[in-house]
Amino acid sequence: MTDRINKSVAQGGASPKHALDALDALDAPDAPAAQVALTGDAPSINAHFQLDYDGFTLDVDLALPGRGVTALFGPSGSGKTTVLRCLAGLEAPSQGHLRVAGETWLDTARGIMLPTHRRPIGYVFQEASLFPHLDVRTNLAYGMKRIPRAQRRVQLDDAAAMLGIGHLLDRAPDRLSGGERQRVGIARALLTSPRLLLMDEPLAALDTQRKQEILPYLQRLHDELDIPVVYVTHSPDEVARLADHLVLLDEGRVLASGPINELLSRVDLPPAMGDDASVVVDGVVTAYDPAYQLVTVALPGSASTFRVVRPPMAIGQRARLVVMARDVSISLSPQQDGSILNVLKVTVAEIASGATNAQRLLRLDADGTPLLARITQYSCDRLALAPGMQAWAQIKAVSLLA
Ligand SMILES: Nc1ncnc2c1ncn2[C@@H]1O[C@H](COP(=O)(O)OP(=O)(O)OP(=O)(O)O)[C@@H](O)[C@H]1O
Repeated sequence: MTDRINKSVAQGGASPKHALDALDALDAPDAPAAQVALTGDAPSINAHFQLDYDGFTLDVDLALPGRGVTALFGPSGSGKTTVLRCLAGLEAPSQGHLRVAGETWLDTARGIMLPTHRRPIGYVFQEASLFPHLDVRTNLAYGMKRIPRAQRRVQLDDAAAMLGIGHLLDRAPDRLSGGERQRVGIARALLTSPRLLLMDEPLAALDTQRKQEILPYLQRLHDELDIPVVYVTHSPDEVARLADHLVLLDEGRVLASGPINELLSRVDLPPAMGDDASVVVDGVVTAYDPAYQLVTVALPGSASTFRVVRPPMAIGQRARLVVMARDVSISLSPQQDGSILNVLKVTVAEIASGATNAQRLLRLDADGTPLLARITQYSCDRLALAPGMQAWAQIKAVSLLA
């Protein structure tokens, strides 16, 4: 039994929900993880999974970038975890294929199904299941053991430093907070030198404060590691902070898939309907005014800039801005005498119904950067807004995530 648990841990732990079948799937002779040739180009992930449960059918085609974070987002029961389990080899689709970085992990037509323990993946669940009788260092070392030394891409000290757990290495797991345990679980998954990191709601079991503590570490992984991550979440905040690519799932199907800024700004998709509808804009810091603590962020390929009050940031640093639809108002002339810092010239690209009859949702084009504005239907009619019109977007608040 211990051996079976060891193998589960080598994959990054197991949630209570799926612990038993994960253990069964991992119960196979020790074998090195499959070798995947790394090329200079970002490898991509191509998949088709078809699978039937009683009352639920998963039928998805996925073409995911081999770099950055892909968020799987959708309502409860839409199939997010099932997709992750298919990627891990913990579910056997009746039909499908999976190619990761040019390597075939699944091809039902050819009878190929690489077992989980031979897939070079790290799996992070909602709660890390650490060995209670081993200290953090030994728990971490377990993840590394199955990887031959020459193939280790991540070293224990580096993973510990990246997750901020260097000072906890001699601690027993029962003396860690929930957030610390989860950081250990993530470090352990990294130490298997995965070619693909699968994270199933890794922050869901943490309270808001712990989530805020751990998010910067996940952003750091995103910035510093060249391992593609498929990340399941219900949280729009986590999507906005971490995701580069978004897959929207609904009832076992892919509703839409694409770069996050494209998908979040589509007025026909569910994220734009919610109260927290927002867009993300990736820019670069071009100036810092210490007298007013004002950071200027330029948008790529555009003359538009945003200004945000922030502690100092380095010129040239990448910065992600989040602009909520409810914080954007519209005027037909540039307001020079207001207090709002960010007033951008825009074209009204599309007008859609809002969440209620009294609201309208506008997609705006700010010199190539899409924005959303939620305004009242009354204002929309009073200004006689129509697609193609020029206007000014007044942006009351901008969050800068960097
Ligand atoms: N082993 C199983 N046998 C039968 N049905 C299952 C099994 N696992 C999942 N399902 C069903 O498949 C559907 C998709 O489940 P899944 O866990 O993938 O959804 P999800 O989007 O991850 O949901 P949540 O956000 O609530 O975790 C659900 O209807 C679920 O009840």
